[in-house]
Amino acid sequence: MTALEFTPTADLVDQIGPDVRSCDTQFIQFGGHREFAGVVTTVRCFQDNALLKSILSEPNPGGVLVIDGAGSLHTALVGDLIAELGRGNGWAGIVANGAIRDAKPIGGMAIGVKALGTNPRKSSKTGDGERDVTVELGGIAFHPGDHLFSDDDGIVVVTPA
Ligand SMILES: O=C([O-])CC(=O)C(=O)O
Repeated sequence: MTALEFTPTADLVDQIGPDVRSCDTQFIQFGGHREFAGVVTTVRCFQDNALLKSILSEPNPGGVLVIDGAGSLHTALVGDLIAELGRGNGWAGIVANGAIRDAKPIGGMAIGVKALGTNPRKSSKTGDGERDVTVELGGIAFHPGDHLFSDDDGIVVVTPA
């Protein structure tokens, strides 16, 4: 898969108009890449990160993993090892509706990482969760295969024609 070309989210809003899918959640930028775009893979998990780790272990050049962690800030879903695993497998970004840890090294990595916050507490590793499901965050749906654009202004999602 060739990487999706980044377009600023404000430009997408101007092009698409009032029906644009712009995420209201105020994610924090943690990754070294503050601008990224890619094809969405989804996972839903709660305070458990074995499933998302296995997904980021798969090569997926230009992919973006959207993690619905139900907004929990109790445990970190992603740390520097998992973020580096994703970067090494070509993923363009990770968006976590939950917490991360190892924020400092992640800030130096060539990957986009957005999350709600941080907690050094580890997640469990049972593998519980679901992948390739539609997740709803910040008032919009994220479907597997959608195109996601992320920058300092927000996140815009487009379903390709
Ligand atoms: O293993 C974990 O739970 C997360 C972590 O610390 C890492 O990715 O470095």
